[in-house]
Amino acid sequence: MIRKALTIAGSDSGGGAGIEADLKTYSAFGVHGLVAITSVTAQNTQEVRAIHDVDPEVVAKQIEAVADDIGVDAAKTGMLSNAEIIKAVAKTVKKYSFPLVVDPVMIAKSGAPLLREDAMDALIEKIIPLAKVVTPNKPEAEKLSGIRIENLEDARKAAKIIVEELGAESAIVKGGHLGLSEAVDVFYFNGEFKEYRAPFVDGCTHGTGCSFSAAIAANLAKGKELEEAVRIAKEFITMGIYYGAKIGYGHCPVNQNAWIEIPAEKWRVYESLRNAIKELVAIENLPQYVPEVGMNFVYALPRLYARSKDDVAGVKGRIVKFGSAVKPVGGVEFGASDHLARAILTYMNFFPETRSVLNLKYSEELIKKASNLGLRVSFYDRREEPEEIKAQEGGTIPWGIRTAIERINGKPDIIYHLGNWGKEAMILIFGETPQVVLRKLKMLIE
Ligand SMILES: Cc1ncc(COP(=O)(O)OP(=O)(O)O)c(N)n1
Ligand SMILES: Cc1nc(C(=O)O)sc1CCOP(=O)(O)O
Repeated sequence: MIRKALTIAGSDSGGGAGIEADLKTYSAFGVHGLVAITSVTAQNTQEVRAIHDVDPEVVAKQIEAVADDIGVDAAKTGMLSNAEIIKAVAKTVKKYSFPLVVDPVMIAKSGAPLLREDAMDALIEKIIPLAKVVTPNKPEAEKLSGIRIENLEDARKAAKIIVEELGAESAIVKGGHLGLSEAVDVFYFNGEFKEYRAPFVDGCTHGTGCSFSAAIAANLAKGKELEEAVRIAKEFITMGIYYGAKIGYGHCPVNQNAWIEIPAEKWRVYESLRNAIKELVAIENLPQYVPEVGMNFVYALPRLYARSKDDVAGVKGRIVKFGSAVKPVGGVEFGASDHLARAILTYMNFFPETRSVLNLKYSEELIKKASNLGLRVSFYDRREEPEEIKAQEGGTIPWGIRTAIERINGKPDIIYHLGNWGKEAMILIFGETPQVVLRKLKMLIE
């Protein structure tokens, strides 16, 4: 049965925060999202240009309409904007028994106020006591608790005040603004403190508060215990910040899709490469083209998710000559390639759609044939590698690929190098997918 989660929040026309972030988060967790829009903002990654509040009665009607028919397993509040909307929301949600996550939205990351000054008392009196959990960041927790927060001890005090004095069931004070090397969130629940830690990632932060609270609501809707819902939400938001796409000129938005897209893409890449390798090893005359160091065949995740060699699938132990045949030594794994992973990651900086590459033993004859077939060929010469690149661990291949691409000022199908002392000469064949690489290989050697 599909679970339903409601968001009572404002709309962000930039799609980074508010209702839009909440719905994307609900989708990422496989929960059906319901909405009660409180306010329409004309907003982008840099500024809020206009705010138009919805009639409080219409906000209440939206909540009732979905709760009475579809049902709500959990809900969250975001931007509530003014005291009348706050009162209408409080009065309406009290009629139902769903758990409520309260993100006490006050100011947008761009600095614009999203809660009127005179609505703070209403938020504290009417909404906070209804919360299963309140999720303030540092400035919001300071406003709610009335204390300054400089460190984790202050965050603990603020969380305790929000629960014991303001009446929420629990509170999680987020540590993203505390300037620590880790993002530490302090959670106070059932008279006990707990900390949720994640490495502080430099990434896209617009909509973090919205997406984090929506992730908690989605997981509560799915029947998770509160502490588990918070743990999952922390993992989700860390991933969303790290894999955010740099859109707009201001604070770029969290990528909620990373949560589902990365596992799905990993599976597609794995399957596609495994099938291509079966086809590769069945090519009859392949053994003569396998280099002494062995061959590898790799496929990277889409550009947004391809950051390191762990995001590139390849053959563990490479593909080697075995009697008169060719065999993969191990299975397809992410992180299994070093040289080709560095080659494809560099190539993708220029041509993000080209995500696969394979290496072959060098022969002058193959290079001539490639050119005759109309494949674009370029090369690099390891003897020309600058000293400062040589000094960098793993710098040669990225330098070589860059040099080869810049040499022809275009997109090479093939890049070769003639080797150097202790380094075998090599041909690399590039393509959008392993199937495209295989097609080029077959043109060349069959
Ligand atoms: C409509 C709307 N709601 C909420 C916000 C706040 O989002 P943001 O500025 O990204 O701050 P955090 O939610 O990340 O703390 C908004 N900008 N617009
Ligand atoms: C050892 C080696 N050197 C290459 C080059 O292009 O110079 S390709 C290659 C084989 C593949 O290595 P991996 O499994 O680390 O990707």
